Amino acid sequence: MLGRLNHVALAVPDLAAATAAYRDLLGARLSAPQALPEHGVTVVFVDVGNTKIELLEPLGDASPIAAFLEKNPSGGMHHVCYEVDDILAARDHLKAGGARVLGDGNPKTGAHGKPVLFLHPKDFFGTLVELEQA
Ligand SMILES: CC[C@@H](C(=O)O)C(=O)SCCNC(=O)CCNC(=O)[C@H](O)C(C)(C)COP(=O)(O)OP(=O)(O)OC[C@H]1O[C@@H](n2cnc3c(N)ncnc32)[C@H](O)[C@@H]1OP(=O)(O)O
Ligand SMILES: [Co+2]
Repeated sequence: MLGRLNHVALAVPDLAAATAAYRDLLGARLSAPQALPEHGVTVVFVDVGNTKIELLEPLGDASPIAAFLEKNPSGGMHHVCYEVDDILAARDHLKAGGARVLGDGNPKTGAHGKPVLFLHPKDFFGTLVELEQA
């Protein structure tokens, strides 16, 4: 079921500062900022060749990353995203196995225009997991 690592996401308090550090200090190639109100975040992707780093800044009053940044004010690793061939089959398999699928259980369209779902971090050893349709 589990496919490639699509991205590792970092929640950051200041996207402009994080973007500048990745571009100017690390010499990274970055996407343009993309505001995703449905997800409550603004995102920049860093291309590191074998995968991507997703820099996330809260957007709006009900951002799902707001509480995480309150606990980790300097930012930190927020989630890992794995690709799956069939996200609905993966969801049903995970639910049958007792994993908690977040939200209403229906995939949303993610930053790459593909369906995504999130799995509760307490069910995966303290790491929030995102699944993206390959
Ligand atoms: C850009 C679009 C898309 C893409 O295509 O890539 C994205 O990546 S969007 C990214 C942002 N969206 C999401 O994160 C959606 C899913 N997240 C959620 O539903 C919530 O954030 C959450 C995971 C349910 C957490 O909710 P929250 O209200 O912040 O906290 P809780 O009090 O409910 O947390 C319970 C428990 O879990 C710990 N926790 C919270 N977040 C994380 C995390 N990212 N990694 C590890 N652990 C996390 C939290 O600390 C609590 O633990 P205790 O304190 O021990 O109870
Ligand atoms: Co993500």
